[in-house]
Amino acid sequence: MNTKQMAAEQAVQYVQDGMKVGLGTGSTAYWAIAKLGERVAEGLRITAVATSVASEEQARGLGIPLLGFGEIGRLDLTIDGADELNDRLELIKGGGGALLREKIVAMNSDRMIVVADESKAVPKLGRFPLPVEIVPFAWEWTLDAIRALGCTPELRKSGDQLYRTDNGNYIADCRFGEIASAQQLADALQRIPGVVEHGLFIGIASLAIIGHSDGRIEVKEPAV
Ligand SMILES: O=C(CO)[C@H](O)[C@H](O)COP(=O)(O)O
Repeated sequence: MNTKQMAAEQAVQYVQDGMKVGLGTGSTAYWAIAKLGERVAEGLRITAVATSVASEEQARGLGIPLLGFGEIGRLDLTIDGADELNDRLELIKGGGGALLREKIVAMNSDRMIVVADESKAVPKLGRFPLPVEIVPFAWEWTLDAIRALGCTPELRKSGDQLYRTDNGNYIADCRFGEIASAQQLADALQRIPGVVEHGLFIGIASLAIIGHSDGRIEVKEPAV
């Protein structure tokens, strides 16, 4: 079993009968959805919403009951991956392009568990370029405004084309280097018209489950 799978399967143990569950996106969340599918096949009764078309298709294929947002109400738990996490459980997300849906789902959940392999745990955020979802209209100006915050933004590509999120937007991958204050940067990004959402998740994850290559599974609460 790989380290992502170890972490993801451990997180699924927190899912109890009757829960409403948010399904994350990416190669770690994939394993959580796979394990949930197994448990549903064994009789676990849950309902779920997905954070991406890919996760929705995986869940549907496994027989995990999916509901609309108007039907399900507030979620009990979301399990999702991250590109980076620090000791305070501040995250960078969006490597898979699903950050907007992931943030909406996580913030409508009582609890978010982040699952990751050990490579994602860092002392300071910022080695991974911060994904920022922007509207295509006047993207050049939006990129200028992001650049003025002190990074080199690059529009994500998919082959020869500009990458489009499930919401039809662009992603700017922004190299800030070490991020001194995630909150200050989040506030500044949010003030730019044209920015739909950014990949900084602050005060959202309440538990991290990290798989280590020596076989250990680390369970971490946010440091204060
Ligand atoms: O934020 C995400 C997708 O938007 C993913 O959770 C993040 O990119 C981690 O992916 P992986 O588990 O494949 O390493």
